[in-house]
Amino acid sequence: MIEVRALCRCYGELRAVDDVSFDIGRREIVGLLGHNGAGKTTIMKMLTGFLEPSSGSIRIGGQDIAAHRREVQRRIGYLPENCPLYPDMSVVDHLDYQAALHGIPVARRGAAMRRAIERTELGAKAMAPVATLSRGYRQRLGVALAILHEPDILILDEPTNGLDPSQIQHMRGLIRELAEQATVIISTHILQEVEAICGRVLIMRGGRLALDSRLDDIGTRPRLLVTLDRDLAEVRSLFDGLGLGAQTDVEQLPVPVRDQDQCRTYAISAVNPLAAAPRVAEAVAAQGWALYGLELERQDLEALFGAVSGTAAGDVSGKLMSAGTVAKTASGTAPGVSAREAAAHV
Ligand SMILES: Nc1ncnc2c1ncn2[C@@H]1O[C@H](COP(=O)(O)OP(=O)(O)OP(=O)(O)O)[C@@H](O)[C@H]1O
Repeated sequence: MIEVRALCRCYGELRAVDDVSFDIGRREIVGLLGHNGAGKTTIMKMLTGFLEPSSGSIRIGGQDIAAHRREVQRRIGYLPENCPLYPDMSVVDHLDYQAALHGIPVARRGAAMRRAIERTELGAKAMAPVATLSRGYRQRLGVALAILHEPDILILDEPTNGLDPSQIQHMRGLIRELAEQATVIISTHILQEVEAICGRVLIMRGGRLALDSRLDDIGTRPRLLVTLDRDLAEVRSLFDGLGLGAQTDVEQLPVPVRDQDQCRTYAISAVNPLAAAPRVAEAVAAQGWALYGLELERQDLEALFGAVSGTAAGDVSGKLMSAGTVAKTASGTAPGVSAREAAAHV
């Protein structure tokens, strides 16, 4: 449905988007994550045809956006960041104006506007001037404008920004509902939002796509983290004799344990890491070693984001996630590379 290849956008010397490639299928809900300035909005503007790439290509439904901008734009609904609105217009006038811009025939406009108002629960404010709307209602109007022409691709830049908790719930429900008929790309800083709505996450870092992973793949294969003041060879020889399963592997994490320089954390991949925990504890005690830590690896989007986006440089567990796929680049793909390895490279 959406094919992005080697996409770049420069502002002077700055490569705001640098060699980004990904595919998005029909009806996917994809979260675009990254720190401020990571390049999310720039990607969204290029996907919607509002900004020209410096190089690379975007195909939507098989059509190259550079050659078929108008046709492609008709298929896209876009909620821009800080959704710009005309303050003097009423909600219905704004919708009517947008319907005209989309070329919706006059005979169909009333029904299209009613449907958009209904879906965004804007009825109570339909006649109100935009200038009098609260932040939440302005955001709803932004979404109503984006869905008015029933696009099959929705691109929403921070759709819940500034909403209160009940408005956030409503917006998330609406996005899920919209995704039944449309492919949805959401840019957000809220990790829970991605976990609540999206099936897949793209994490940007410094203009590059650092990770492309299905949410289902995050949280698989947790490892047991053991913190000891022993070296890798000693730890390996102890655990090799424990019979934790043929797939057992011991890896030393690269980050020293804070304030305990003599300690190292080892990640043990076992078939059943939870069941292995008491046996590991017993074996360590039987050796007379001190056990400084024993826990399952943290396995959530927050940890993955920290590792990939570089927010948690000292976070041991965050550096060692075990799911996901390194993003494609123009120079090729890295199939099957784990997020753990991705984290080591970004
Ligand atoms: N018109 C512009 N001229 C110059 N630099 C720009 C322009 N627009 C964006 N940038 C720069 O490009 C980089 C990417 O910006 P972008 O807005 O895409 O990031 P973002 O991930 O959406 O950030 P945020 O989360 O803060 O919205 C930033 O360094 C930004 O300062």
